Amino acid sequence: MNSDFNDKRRGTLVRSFAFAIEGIIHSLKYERNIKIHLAVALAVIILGFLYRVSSFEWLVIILVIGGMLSFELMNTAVERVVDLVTSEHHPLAKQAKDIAAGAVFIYAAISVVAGCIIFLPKML
Ligand SMILES: Nc1ncnc2c1ncn2[C@@H]1O[C@H](COP(=O)(O)OP(=O)(O)OP(=O)(O)O)[C@@H](O)[C@H]1O
Repeated sequence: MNSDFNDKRRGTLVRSFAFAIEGIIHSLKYERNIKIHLAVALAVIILGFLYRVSSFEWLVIILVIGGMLSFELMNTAVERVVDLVTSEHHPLAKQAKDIAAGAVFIYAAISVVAGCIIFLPKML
């Protein structure tokens, strides 16, 4: 009985992961911005190896890349929900999309600053 319950829970957990991966794959297929973020992330990782960044710097790079991709996915989710709710031009729809885009923009700006702090001294 207990193992039945555990199997069920494990099933739903695996399904949740599968749905999450489905969402990531969908965004990768249809969202230009996430492809750009991924390309930049790849370039930063290559630079990290080239400049032999420290463990702490890798930690910052990983957090920044993960955060950036997560923000972009949340932004896409907000866009989808807004488009689902209305196809009409509505000030609240604009606010929701623009605020979500603002969140991405802030994190992107912080990522650039973090990248400069890590890489500029090594490059100059
Ligand atoms: N239903 C709507 N009502 C009012 N404004 C909207 C609506 N849909 C989009 N907008 C606004 O129109 C502009 C362009 O939105 P759009 O949905 O094309 O996304 P975007 O900003 O080009 O982002 P992305 O390139 O990531 O898709 C944004 O300012 C957005 O807030």
